Amino acid sequence: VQLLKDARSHLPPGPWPLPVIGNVLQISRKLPHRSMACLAERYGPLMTVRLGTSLFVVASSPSTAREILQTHNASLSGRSPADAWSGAGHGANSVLVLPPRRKWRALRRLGTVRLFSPGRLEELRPLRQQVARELLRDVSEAAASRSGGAPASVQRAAFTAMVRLLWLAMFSEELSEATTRGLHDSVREAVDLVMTPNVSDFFPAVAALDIQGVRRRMATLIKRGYQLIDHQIYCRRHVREESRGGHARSDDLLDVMLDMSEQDDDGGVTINRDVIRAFCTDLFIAASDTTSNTIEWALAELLQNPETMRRLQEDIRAVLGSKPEVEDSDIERLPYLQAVIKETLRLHPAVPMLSYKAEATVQVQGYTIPEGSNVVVNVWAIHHSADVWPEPFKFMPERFLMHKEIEYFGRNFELLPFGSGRHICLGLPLANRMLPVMLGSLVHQFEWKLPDGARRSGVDMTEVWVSAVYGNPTQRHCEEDVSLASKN
Ligand code: HEM
Repeated sequence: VQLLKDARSHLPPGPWPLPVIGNVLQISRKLPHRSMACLAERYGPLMTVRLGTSLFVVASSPSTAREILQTHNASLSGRSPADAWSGAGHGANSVLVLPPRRKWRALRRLGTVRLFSPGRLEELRPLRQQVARELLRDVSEAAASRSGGAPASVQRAAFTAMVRLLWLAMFSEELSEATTRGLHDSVREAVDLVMTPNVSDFFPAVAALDIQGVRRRMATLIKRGYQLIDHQIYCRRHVREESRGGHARSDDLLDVMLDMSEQDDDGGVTINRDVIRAFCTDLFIAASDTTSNTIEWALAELLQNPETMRRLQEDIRAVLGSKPEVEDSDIERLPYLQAVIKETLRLHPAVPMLSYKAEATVQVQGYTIPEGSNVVVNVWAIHHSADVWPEPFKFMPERFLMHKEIEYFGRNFELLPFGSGRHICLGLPLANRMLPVMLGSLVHQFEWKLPDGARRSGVDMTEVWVSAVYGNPTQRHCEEDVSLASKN
């Protein structure tokens, strides 16, 4: 491979085929983003990796990411979803994996206008503050149960807050504790299934056999989610029929989608029950684990960097005074909190690799990306590159005070926790508010410390790819994954 690259300088100008590294199946084991980053150090920021019979073009630098997510985005934003997504036929209606055509556009528009537009987010402000208060109340009750602090699973608490918020925004209903618990376990398992290295993805010819049973297990989980949403659809339809159009509308996402299903006028895309339940399921999957894991990583970093924690708490106290929780209007006045969040997303991107499909053959930096190949942007590699970030493995929020201009809205290709281009995170406007509100409030309200065991032996900060359910013993379970909270 190296010879092929060196030889390029003696040959007429490209395009040349990309260097190909063959049969690297072990890449798909434990931490593929780290394995791919190591390979990129050797083979360059644009390389081809063959896994089974599938070809993956991997970009690992800001400039190659820009080529894929901006310059050639129109041709390189197809989707090639993991086989797991086809469980229960979910992929056919899923905004997370649909190719960027009519149905995908209609669903994105629906989310953008009805949930995440500035106006709608403003309307949802009281709900957001309500769930932030409930988050603090839950941790507070746990903290009060034992003197000297009680264990709190930050991930679970933040997860609960996010699903409560979405449930309220979609169905105008409070979520029961049992349903929250069920959703937590189902979403985590679904994410694991999508991440599980699956023979069906590397050898599509045998996908129908579902050798590892991944699709079958995913189908069970998806159907469980659909049942919950079907119940909401059924009850709301009943109310609407009873009142013959005169019912007091909630004007939540469900009302809007049911209106659309009756009018059938969204660019010829039919919004039916299948679409409604797939869209709601996707939002739960995409929103809850990403946000709660980010909060957990942030706290884990802060607990190991007491000076940063102290500065953050002082900053927040100076702005909030005795006010219990961070509100939207405070965020602008809390640059250090914003820097802590950016640094957390840089070190621990919730989605370490972005994945697309080439819908046409394109030339990138003298290389050819063939139509049909899988295209990956290794966000983790970019975020940990010494060419881009000084001391890339160190938690240093101050770097974002020095470089305030670096944002995560998809324009700075060195920081891509929410992606960029057509598929940029749909929920980014919401996450951008909820992360500072939740993290800032937790840090302001409580004194945090590590449990004794963790303090003595240190915290293993290595991320895991899939959970222990699938045989990886390094998974940190929620129950172990606790920090001690006591009221400030
Ligand atoms: C810390 C929080 C979050 C992070 C780090 C995050 C990150 C991402 C990333 C990296 C993508 C993929 C972009 C791509 O493929 O190019 C994505 C897509 C998506 N996210 Fe988020 N996300 C977060 C929160 C949310 C929330 C709160 C919601 C909704 C309530 C959401 C909904 C979505 C949806 C629907 C997509 C699919 C977009 C598409 O394919 O067109 N995300 N997110």
